[in-house]
Amino acid sequence: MIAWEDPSAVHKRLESMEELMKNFHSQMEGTTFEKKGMSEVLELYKTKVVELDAERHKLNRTIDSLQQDLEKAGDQTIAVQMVADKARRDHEIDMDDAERSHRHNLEDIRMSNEESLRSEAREKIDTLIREYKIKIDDLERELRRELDEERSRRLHEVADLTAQRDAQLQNVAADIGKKEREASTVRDELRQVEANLEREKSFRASVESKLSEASANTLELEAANRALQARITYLESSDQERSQAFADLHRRTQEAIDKATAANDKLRIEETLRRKLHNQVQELKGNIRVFARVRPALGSEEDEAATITFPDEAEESKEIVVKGPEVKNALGVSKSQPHPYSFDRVFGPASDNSEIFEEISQLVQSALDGYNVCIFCYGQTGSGKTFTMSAPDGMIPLAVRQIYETAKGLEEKGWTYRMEGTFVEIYNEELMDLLGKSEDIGKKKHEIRHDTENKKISITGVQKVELDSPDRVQDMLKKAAKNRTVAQTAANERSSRSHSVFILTLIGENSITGDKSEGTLNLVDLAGSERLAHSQAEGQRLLETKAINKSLACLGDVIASLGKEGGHVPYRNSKLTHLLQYSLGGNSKTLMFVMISPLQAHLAETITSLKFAHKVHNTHIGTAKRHNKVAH
Ligand SMILES: Nc1ncnc2c1ncn2[C@@H]1O[C@H](COP(=O)(O)OP(=O)(O)OP(=O)(O)O)[C@@H](O)[C@H]1O
Repeated sequence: MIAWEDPSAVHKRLESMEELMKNFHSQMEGTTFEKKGMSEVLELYKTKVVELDAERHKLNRTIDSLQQDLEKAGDQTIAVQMVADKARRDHEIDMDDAERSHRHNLEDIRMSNEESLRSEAREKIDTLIREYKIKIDDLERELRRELDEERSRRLHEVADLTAQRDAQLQNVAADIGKKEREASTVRDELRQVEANLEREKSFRASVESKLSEASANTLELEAANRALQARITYLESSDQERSQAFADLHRRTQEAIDKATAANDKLRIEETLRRKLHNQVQELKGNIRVFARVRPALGSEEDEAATITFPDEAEESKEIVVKGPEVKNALGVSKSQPHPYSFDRVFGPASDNSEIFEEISQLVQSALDGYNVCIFCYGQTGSGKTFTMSAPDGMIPLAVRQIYETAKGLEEKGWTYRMEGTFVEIYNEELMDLLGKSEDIGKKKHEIRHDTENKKISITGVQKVELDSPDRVQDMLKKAAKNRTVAQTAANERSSRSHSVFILTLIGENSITGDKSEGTLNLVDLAGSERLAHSQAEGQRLLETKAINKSLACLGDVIASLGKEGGHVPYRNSKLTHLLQYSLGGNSKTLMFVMISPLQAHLAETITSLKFAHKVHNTHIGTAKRHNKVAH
């Protein structure tokens, strides 16, 4: 069954459909209009295409005609090129023909000229030969004349020179005669000095015998005095009858006392005289002395021995000759130069320490008498410095023993001595106390102080050892050796790379005369004197070697300056010379040992050491002054 819709809804739907139809119509009208416009544009484009087609046909025709023109022009170019090639070939053929005919012409001309030139040259050469022959003859004549002149001039000169040489020879002979006379005068003077020395020695011996006689007298008088005192006591306890005898004895006692006082005075004067004479003898020997000592080859040493001789060994023992290294001369022959040196004394390998001490004991006596004394050991490593200084029979123990014994002997003449020892090491320009605590080695700093008024040095913070018996010396040396070992562990082989200085201060006082004296004995074991070039040192070793060389050079400079009167003495340039300032020079006595190794391998160092020592030996140092506090 059909359901009928609401008529108002149908009406509404119809209205909307009408509306839609209207819209559709208006759209259709717009589209028709657009289509018309588009058709017009299309028509316009079609006409344009027809026009362009006509234009293209026209252009194609133009291109065809141009193509034809181009082909024609190409044909013409080829024709022209062919004509040009032919012309060039023809020209080349013409050029070849011309050149060939020119060459033929030239050949003809040269052939005709050559003959005439040759004959012309031959003539010229002949003329030149004739001219030169004339010139050569002239020159020959001239040269012969000049040669004759020169020969006669030279003959004159030779005659003159011969005359001059004869005159000079005469002068030299006269000089030699003069020098020989001077030498014999010097020899006479030397003999005189030796005679004086002998006289002084015998005088000293007589003074010493008088001294012992006087001390015996004193003892005798003292004994008599004591006997008399006992007698007085006895007499005093007796009755009046003995009073006369008592007065008598009293007088005689007084006389004995007077005699004892006179003997003591005499004793004092003679002791003063002995000291004066002893010093004069030392001065006559020179205030700086140099001894050379050659050590023996050791059992462990297998190296070749150097040739070292002692020409005057049997008499004075002052000379040493070392055979230098072999040097090839211009002819290739090897030769070696002898190097002779002379010193105050030379000790060969057979000498022992006690023999050496005999020579220096006089200087040790001078230190007791109030002088400053310095004894050095110089030489390369292993040459025997420490053996000479510090061995049980070395200079240090023997010196202290002698001082101790002499001081004991002087006690009866009123002298009492105090001995103080200081032992320091100088390593790389730093001071170490060898008698201090081991743990302080290398840590504690020490300074050198100078008392310019009393001419004394002191070192801050060092241990001083009272040497009241000879045995204390061995203890002290042991301690120093131990401390050196401690230091050595820190810097390998250090003992040979440092200087050791043993300073013995001797303070004396005379209870009879009131005299006081203060002398210093410095015993110095110098560091090895190896040369820088030979040591092949590097790093720390190089620094050490430089420091050693510098301080040894400073020592040489100080000694050289002391030899020149009045000049500046550079003590401050090294710790060693600064420390020894008051023991080197005018107011002191110096002895240097130059130690020599006997081995050929050490020859270069040996010669360097001997040269250094020889320079020192040639230095004259001024008169020594005694450090006494009371003038005589
Ligand atoms: N006169 C001598 N007689 C016997 N042996 C010696 C003599 N001189 C040195 N010697 C020995 O030679 C060796 C080297 O000597 P020493 O140590 O004294 O030399 P040095 O010059 O002090 O060396 P360094 O510079 O290294 O300290 C040591 O074994 C020592 O005992």
